[in-house]
Amino acid sequence: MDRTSALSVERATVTFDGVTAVDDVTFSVPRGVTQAVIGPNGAGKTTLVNLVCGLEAGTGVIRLGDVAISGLRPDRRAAAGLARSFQTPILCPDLGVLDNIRVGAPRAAARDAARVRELLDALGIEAPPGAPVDTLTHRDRRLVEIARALLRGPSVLILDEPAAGLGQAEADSMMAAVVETVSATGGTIVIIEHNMDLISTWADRVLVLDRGRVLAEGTPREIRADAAVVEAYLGGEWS
Ligand SMILES: Nc1ncnc2c1ncn2[C@@H]1O[C@H](COP(=O)(O)OP(=O)(O)OP(=O)(O)O)[C@@H](O)[C@H]1O
Repeated sequence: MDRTSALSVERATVTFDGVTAVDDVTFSVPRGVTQAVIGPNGAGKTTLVNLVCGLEAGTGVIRLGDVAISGLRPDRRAAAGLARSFQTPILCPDLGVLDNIRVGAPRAAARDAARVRELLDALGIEAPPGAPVDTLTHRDRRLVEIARALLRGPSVLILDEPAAGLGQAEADSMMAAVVETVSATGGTIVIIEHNMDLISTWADRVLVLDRGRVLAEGTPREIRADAAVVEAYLGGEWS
């Protein structure tokens, strides 16, 4: 076991009715890095993340730091330090910004008004704290979901396509705020993302999946130069 890993996945496999969506995937994410997971549609990215979070059944060993979490329920994995955002932000429509950030957090965190304010500021959420979430911009909705995840003080934050629906400048400023906020606590980010510019700018490492398998792993520069990756997926996008 690699003691410097924030997250490690060993021989993960998920099968749906004969379709192997995640096929014997092994990788580890060093502490403090931003790790991207990329791959064509249907490559298995979301299924892999769901397996890590306990939302999908499968085989393999998943560790958060030194702790094996693969046998735990999703809420126990969250308590162990895993947090995530979803492709479409999931917010409580009847609650305002502050209460959406606090909802579901352990009591001590939910009561930590100073930390909540700090997250609002650090992430650059523009809406007033009491604003109903149905009045929020798409960017603020995403950031409220991320703030909720960060209030738990996770060791690993998983972001599922956080830039979807945002322009490049908005996506960049969102990532700058998230990376800075997570770095300040020594946390680690795993980001599923299609936006190559965003990955080149913000990811330290990239894992490439294709048809459920690991096709390549490396820095954005190494991935860009990998012939198998270019052929399978990237085409002209990195050139
Ligand atoms: N609940 C399910 N039941 C059956 N098949 C599924 C289910 N979820 C995913 N799959 C299949 O598993 C494979 C991987 O899907 P997954 O959504 O994980 O890929 P992805 O890389 O996240 O794709 P995208 O970029 O389109 O979000 C696909 O073939 C998909 O059709």
